[in-house]
Amino acid sequence: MGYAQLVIGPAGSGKSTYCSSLSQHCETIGRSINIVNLDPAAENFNYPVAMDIRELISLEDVMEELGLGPNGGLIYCMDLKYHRHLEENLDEWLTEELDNYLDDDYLVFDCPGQIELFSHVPVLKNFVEHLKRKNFNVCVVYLLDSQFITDVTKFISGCMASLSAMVQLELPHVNILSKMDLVRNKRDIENYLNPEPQTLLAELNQRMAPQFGKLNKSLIELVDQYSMVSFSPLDLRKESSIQYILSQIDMSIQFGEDADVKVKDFDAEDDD
Ligand SMILES: Nc1nc2c(ncn2[C@@H]2O[C@H](COP(=O)(O)OP(=O)(O)OP(=O)(O)O)[C@@H](O)[C@H]2O)c(=O)[nH]1
Ligand SMILES: [Mg+2]
Repeated sequence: MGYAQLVIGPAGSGKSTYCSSLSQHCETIGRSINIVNLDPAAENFNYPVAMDIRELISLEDVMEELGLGPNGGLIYCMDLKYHRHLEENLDEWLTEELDNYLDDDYLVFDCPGQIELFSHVPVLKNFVEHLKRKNFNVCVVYLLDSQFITDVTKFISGCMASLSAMVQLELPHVNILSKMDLVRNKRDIENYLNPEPQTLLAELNQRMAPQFGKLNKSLIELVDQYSMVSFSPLDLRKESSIQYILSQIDMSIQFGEDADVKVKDFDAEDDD
């Protein structure tokens, strides 16, 4: 059994930074973790890259050869069905690469930020199916920038994007509010971490014209019914915050429940 986090969220929400902080944290505590770059547009990394989708396809090539813009180009790169003309496709690449990993290995996938990938294009869904076939326990780590929740309308839009990922990917789901170091008024944020539906509705109604009342009520009910829409704050300056988030994620993929946490072999010669 392998373990995997699929790190998704809107563009710029801090996915790659989270991956690099997680990598450092695990290095510090001597835990083995492998970060995979799934972003064909990525340029540089602050973490050691275990697997890199750019070995298969690069956004630059696609944009140049097909005359696509950056977003359309990216969706093209990720969409398996377009890869018939390539010698290898994403599935094959993944199969080959995953063969390098053994039972109990822990992978973290740093995904691109185009929300199409988890709202309606089935790319990530297929990708997850593939990981499951390879016997990986997978969960979604959905990052939302704390700056989103300075405003109830932005918060609802962030929740909707998270919900569409839940509906499409059908995986255990951990919602994270990133960039907590940028939050000035902590009290504002607390209202959004475990939102009280009635409070949200009142705020939303206040912000919007009266004719949206019914829609607002339905939206809030939807968010409330999926009680999964609650966010855990992540402050990358604090080791304890990273540790807490990691423990929540581990729980959702049952990591460490039946196996000892895999510790890096620092000095293999020393064992008796
Ligand atoms: N202050 C602060 N800035 C952050 C934090 N995390 C990320 N950033 C900044 O936010 C910007 C985007 O961060 P990335 O990690 O590249 O975000 P991403 O989600 O990987 O972006 P895409 O891959 O383009 O979708 C960068 O300028 C980061 O330095 C954080 O915890 N605090
Ligand atoms: Mg990134």
